[in-house]
Amino acid sequence: MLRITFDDNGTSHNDLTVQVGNSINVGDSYYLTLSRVDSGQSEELSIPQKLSSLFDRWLRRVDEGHKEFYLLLDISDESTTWLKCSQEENALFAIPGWSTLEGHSVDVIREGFRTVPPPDFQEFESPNEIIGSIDELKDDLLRSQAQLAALKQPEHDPTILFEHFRGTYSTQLLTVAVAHLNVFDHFNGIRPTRGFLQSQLQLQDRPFHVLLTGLKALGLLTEDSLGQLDMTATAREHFQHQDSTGIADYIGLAAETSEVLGLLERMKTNRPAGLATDENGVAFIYRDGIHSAMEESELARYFTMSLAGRARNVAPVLADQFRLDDAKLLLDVGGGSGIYSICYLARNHNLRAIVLDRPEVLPVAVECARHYGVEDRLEVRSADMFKDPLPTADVILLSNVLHDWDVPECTRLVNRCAQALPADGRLLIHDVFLNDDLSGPLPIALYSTALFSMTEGRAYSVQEYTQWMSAADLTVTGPTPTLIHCGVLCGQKTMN
Ligand SMILES: C[S@@+](CC[C@H](N)C(=O)[O-])C[C@H]1O[C@@H](n2cnc3c(N)ncnc32)[C@H](O)[C@@H]1O
Repeated sequence: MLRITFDDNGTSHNDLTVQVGNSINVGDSYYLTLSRVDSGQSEELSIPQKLSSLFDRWLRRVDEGHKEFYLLLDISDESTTWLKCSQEENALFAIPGWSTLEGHSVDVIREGFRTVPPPDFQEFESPNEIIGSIDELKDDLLRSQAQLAALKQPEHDPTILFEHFRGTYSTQLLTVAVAHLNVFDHFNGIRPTRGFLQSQLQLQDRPFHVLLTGLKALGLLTEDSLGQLDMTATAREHFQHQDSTGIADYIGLAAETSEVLGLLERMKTNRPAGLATDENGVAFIYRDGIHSAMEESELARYFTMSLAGRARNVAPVLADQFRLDDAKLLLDVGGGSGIYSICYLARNHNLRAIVLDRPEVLPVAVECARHYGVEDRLEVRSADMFKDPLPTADVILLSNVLHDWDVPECTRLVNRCAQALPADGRLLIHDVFLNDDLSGPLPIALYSTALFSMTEGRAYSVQEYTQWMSAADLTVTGPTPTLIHCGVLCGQKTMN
């Protein structure tokens, strides 16, 4: 086994680990920054990009059928270190050694693979380690490359794509409010309180919350500090006292679409999609008493993979913006594909992680861990996060988990996590946040409608999360923004 990993510890020292079979060497990426550069472009490359280009070249050349070849591992001014790889029978062996070839004269990427020994090559006094075969070497290099890729943030911010996708909920929400619930009829000559409007609409707390937040974010309702609601001038002009000049009829064109009728049904029942007898169960959530799609292996894989693309973009930003350099064990509750843990593991080589999720979800996390070459530090744990004991860890991550649940489950889970933390341990809530006055922002209000439709949750504000965390004796800091409207709140367990 050959594994080369880069630990972005903020210096160029002790940040490259080369593991060959059982022998592990820690070195400096300094050699890559020193590298003589022939192509103008490589000057612009970061260390992970340079390493990745080096692996690309190795991957192309190891297939050329050489009985013996040398991979450049390290350079200093007056010498270079190489890994000699030789095929004997069907096995590939590797042993490091050094050469008098001067480091400053080598272009690491172009000349880091040799088929003839570098000048005066001398093997180190270490055992010949078995790598396995060329195919295993390639697999190892691909995994080392994937681990580097886990550190990479997207070059182009994908937030707008998520906003377009979630934009459909503005049509649904507006049409339900105007064409079905006739929300604005309840403002005839009065400014109702939120309690009064809720009772008039006969909605439970969660759907009413989502509707009200959505209408405020759409610029149609306002709420004063005493909780009295009013229509905005736009809403008053176009939706009150309907006559032929109103636009309610226009909006009514969408009233009978399946999406609008679906949202209306969910608003009235306060139950998510997926629960009808001919449906597959609810996506993303499992608790006693509900039919969950996450208990079926194909559906669990499908839904878990559907979130992996978002995680792939956001997780490197989270790992960068909220570093866990001193942490030893990360517990990723409802971790799904495990990509958040994997990005932390790729960045911090002293860290181990446990991904806790439902049994049918965990094979995806196992595959991802192997793909990114971190399977030796990532454990999976099958559990019900509401009932089973949570392992103790110095950091617990709830990424995009609480927004799937209603308030009682959220407080229960926050309390359970807080109890599982040691003194000084940290609970990270990585999620989207509504404004504290629950008036938007619009993209989050629409996402909240989506969450409401698909799960038992909605979006929450920083104030709501802070209240739950403080009640669980956690001292809250943040949020630190990440990507796609997400941010991370940190709750540190205070010592008693
Ligand atoms: C929205 S996904 C978030 C996945 C991942 N953390 C992310 O940010 O991409 C919620 C995860 O919680 C898991 N989950 C739901 N209910 C659970 C339960 N009772 N116990 C353990 N995991 C659960 C789901 O299987 C799913 O993987």
